[in-house]
Amino acid sequence: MTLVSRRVRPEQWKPIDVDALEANALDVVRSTDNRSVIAGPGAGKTELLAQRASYLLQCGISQSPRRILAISFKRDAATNLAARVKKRCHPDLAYRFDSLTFDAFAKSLVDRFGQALPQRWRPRPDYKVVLDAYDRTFEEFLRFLGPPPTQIGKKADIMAIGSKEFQRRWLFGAQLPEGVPAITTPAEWAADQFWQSWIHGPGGSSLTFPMISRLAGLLVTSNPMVAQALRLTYSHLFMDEFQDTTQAQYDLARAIFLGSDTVVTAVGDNKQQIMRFALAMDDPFKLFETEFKAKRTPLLNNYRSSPDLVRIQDVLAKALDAKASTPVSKTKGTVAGDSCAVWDFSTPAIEADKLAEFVAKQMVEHKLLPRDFCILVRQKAADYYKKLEPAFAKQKLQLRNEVEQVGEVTMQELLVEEVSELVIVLLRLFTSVRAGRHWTACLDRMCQLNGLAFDDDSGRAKVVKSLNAFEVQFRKTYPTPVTSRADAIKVVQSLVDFVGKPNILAASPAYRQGDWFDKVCEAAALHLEASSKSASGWSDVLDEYEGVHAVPLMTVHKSKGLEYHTVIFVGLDDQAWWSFANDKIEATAGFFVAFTRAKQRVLFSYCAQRGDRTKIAALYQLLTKAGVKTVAVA
Ligand SMILES: Nc1ncnc2c1ncn2[C@@H]1O[C@H](COP(=O)(O)OP(=O)(O)OP(=O)(O)O)[C@@H](O)[C@H]1O
Repeated sequence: MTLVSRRVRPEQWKPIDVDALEANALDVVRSTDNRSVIAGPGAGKTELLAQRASYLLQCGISQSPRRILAISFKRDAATNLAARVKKRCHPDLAYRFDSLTFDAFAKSLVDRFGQALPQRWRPRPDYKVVLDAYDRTFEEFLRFLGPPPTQIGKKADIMAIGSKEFQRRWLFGAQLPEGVPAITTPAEWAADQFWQSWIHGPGGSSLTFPMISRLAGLLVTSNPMVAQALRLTYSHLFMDEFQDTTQAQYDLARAIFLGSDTVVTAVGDNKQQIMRFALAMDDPFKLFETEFKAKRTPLLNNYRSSPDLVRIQDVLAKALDAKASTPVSKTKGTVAGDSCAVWDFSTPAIEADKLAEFVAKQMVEHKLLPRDFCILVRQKAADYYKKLEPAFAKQKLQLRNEVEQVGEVTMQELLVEEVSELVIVLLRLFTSVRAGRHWTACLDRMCQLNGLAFDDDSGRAKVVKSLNAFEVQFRKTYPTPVTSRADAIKVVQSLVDFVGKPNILAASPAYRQGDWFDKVCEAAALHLEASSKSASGWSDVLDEYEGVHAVPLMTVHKSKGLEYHTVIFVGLDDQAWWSFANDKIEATAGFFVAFTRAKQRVLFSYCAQRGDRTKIAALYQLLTKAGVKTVAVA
């Protein structure tokens, strides 16, 4: 594809890389007002944002120096969206597309302007980000908190506050005031104690991402210049997976953009709301449509799944929303036999063997690759991995737990981190015999990191020279893969030094504060060491690092936004879905997300030894209603 930097006239603009967009999608792409797009799985919501970015940039509707801000919920979704825009737009245009997660956006504001917060809300610049603050953390805080002043209440009042309610309503439910908050109830008092002890703790400031969102909101409302600067910077705002927006995130977006000329497009699917446990709002679309006067535009197609899968999805969708429209599949079914079934097994060992055998056979029959499959589980991925991995190995297939921790980062997170991507792209260049395509990728990346304009020929020539010189050196020092952790650390360090840490920090705001950069470098080195263990050459190491030849195993939550030819959900039982009764809607939405990742086939596997299926009978009833059969396999 040739990338054109010249301006395209709006009436001449055509969707790129897809044959066509449905009429409503095209309408949103060209829209000049705020829009909400609520559409089912595979409707092309993310694709629509990528097309809209191309349209706005190529037609000069988002005019330089203004930019487009795209906010996603997952790091890989943000990276994926940016990659689609980069692939389709000339670099002169694509650099004006900022795609990041909500957390990263809020954090970048706190990092840049946090010292302008009022003293009682001002974290220390070296604040620590706490990623593992769960319900228990808040429960314990309340338990160990002393009694409130007598005029406010008693310790028993504090103990009566539930952890979820404490977070959702009292800690993060409303914007922070500039001064001292009005404290008349025990819950308000406890919330203030929490904020103050975490911001001004004896060991420094500790912040969770919900806290960072609220602090970002406060700094925007207390410093109108910050909001003004952001409004001027961004001509357009996109919000993907909008159904999972928390109140704090919504309030931040509203504080910055409501009433401005920034045009906002929010896309999502209420039926895929699986982040209620992480404080997602009840119905963010409704509020957005009212406050931003956004027009709702539905999408009617499904570009991902076969007609048969879309028919079953429709039954599940209607259980979540009786008014959900029935989408039209735009994909052909390619598998013979049932595209969905529940497979019953007598033991987990037999189950593992049969599933691995099935994957191996399907790969041959349909000419599929390991990454066309995905093994999904509800939780405890490591336990399932342990049981399934030997069976896959027997079939000469590699299974990989994508949610495994590598140091302090999960594998899935690591692979989309800037440092890790740089390590891979550079190592591919420095260790391949024919490195043509890696060469262009490296050169573009290096020029971008050095802040060079696309037409800066002398700057590019210098980068070429330094790449060549470093490559010679690298090949001499590391003709074969690393054999120790010390070497893996040295390799990562030398690549970071070559690119220049300041360049990396400048391109990735998340690395500028705290120790995230060090943690990612450490994880990259650990993963490089592990990937080198059984590899015979650098190419194998890098394939192993990226999991090119591995069947991924992950949890439903981590599968959001992804798609596979075949999805095998292991463990459709009460034990895996132990919390089903607590929140049936969220659990059914999780089930829906898992189901809708598949393009052609979904298998559910059940083994009575692992648990009953009475508490989740409702899920089985839905499958039965959709005509899905249960088969006793072995
Ligand atoms: N107009 C189109 N023509 C052909 N393919 C398309 C079109 N729009 C999207 N697709 C493809 O359909 C698949 C689903 O698209 P996308 O991921 O954008 O859907 P989504 O609505 O964001 O899905 P989900 O909510 O399930 O994550 C992708 O493979 C995408 O490339």
